[in-house]
Amino acid sequence: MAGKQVRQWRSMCKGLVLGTFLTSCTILLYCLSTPRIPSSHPEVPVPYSCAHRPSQLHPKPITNGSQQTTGQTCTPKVDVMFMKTHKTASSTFLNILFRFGEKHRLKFAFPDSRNDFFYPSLFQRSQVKDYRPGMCFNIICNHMRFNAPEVTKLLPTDTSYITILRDPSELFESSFHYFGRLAPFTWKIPGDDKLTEFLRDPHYYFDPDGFNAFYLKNLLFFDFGQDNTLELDDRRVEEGIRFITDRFQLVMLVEYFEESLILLKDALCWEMDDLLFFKLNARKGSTVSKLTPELRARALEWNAVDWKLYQHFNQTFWKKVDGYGRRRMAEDVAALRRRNAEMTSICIEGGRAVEAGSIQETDMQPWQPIGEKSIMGYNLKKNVDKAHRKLCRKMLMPELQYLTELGVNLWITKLWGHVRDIINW
Ligand SMILES: Nc1ncnc2c1ncn2[C@@H]1O[C@H](COP(=O)(O)OS(=O)(=O)O)[C@@H](OP(=O)(O)O)[C@H]1O
Repeated sequence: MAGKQVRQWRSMCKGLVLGTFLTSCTILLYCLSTPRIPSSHPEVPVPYSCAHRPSQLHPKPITNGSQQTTGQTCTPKVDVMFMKTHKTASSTFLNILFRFGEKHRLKFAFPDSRNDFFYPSLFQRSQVKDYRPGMCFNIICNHMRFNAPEVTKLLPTDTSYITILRDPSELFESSFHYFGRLAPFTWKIPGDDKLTEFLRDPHYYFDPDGFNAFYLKNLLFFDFGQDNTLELDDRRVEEGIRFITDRFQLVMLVEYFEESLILLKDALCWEMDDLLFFKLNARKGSTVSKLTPELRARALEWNAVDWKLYQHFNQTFWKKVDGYGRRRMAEDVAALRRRNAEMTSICIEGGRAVEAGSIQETDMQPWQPIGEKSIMGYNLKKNVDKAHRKLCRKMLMPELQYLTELGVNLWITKLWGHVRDIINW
């Protein structure tokens, strides 16, 4: 009996030592690979646009509220800055951008060695893969902490700035599930329902200086490069919102994802087929905490700055929809849903997302949060006709695999994945 216990202890210690060693190695490599940021890059003007073959961007007729052509034309906009906020359907939108970029052979400003721009540090253009001053990029869309002066120096002046927001209570719930374990101060929260316990007394559990604390308070405001710990009446909150209003032409809303895409199509002169999507990065139902009205109110109070930000852009969103025409919007959303439903029946085995354990191809396995297998993915239908095979595959492909296909070397992300596999985390 004693011998068995000693063996158990020994194997636990071995696991711990190995885990600590591998994690330290990964963290060290992570730090070593952070690009050295030169104090100043020479200012070379960014070319107007670097669309691969602008002559191939055919003008398309503009339609009005009654779907009649107005006699005018527009040319698709290909220069896009997408501020990829966290837990906001941003991976679904990224997939749309990847396909659009491939279709027009556009140049992406990608990160190097991992799938974000060294988040949560502020974006620096030197973090862009193969960056040289004066280089020309069309699209930047990976996770970053927004830093306007650096982004502006990277992209053409008439780039369209797009982003997406989500109801902060839902976002907080999603972020708590996905990133909670990465913030050590959550480890001390007792009980099984840690979210409810945290929201019972967030000030007690939250440590503003704690590692990864930003994931659990006003994450949207933080992603935009702002201070997420401000009090609601701090003038910097208003200033931050004004700054985002001035910088971003379109602020989409997760709750009205299709409507957002139609506004995008209108603003950027894209085609309906550019908007096709399948919902990516969704959790299985059993891991989603249903927020009672009381918990929702607490989550909004805790994320009051994000709530103010969201309410502001909810208002401007509906003004844009009014400008577009409510009826016209309803018709276009219905048309997009029809096309997506067609694609679902063409591409997806069983017509729906499945849990990680039921995904057959490794290429279709999404990245999972620590200690969980909660993110769902898809199986590609076996007999997709040749005309749709490529498109289906790309529409279903998770972010990391698609990035690899687009030529991004994700060695740090992959190494971290291997370490997690070994220590079974
Ligand atoms: N089309 C569409 N409509 C509504 N909601 C959607 C859509 N696509 C993705 N999702 C939900 O977005 C959450 C994942 O967001 P992200 O892809 O931005 O996550 S990440 O930050 O890149 O990890 C994740 O939310 P949770 O399931 O609540 O975690 C997804 O379910």
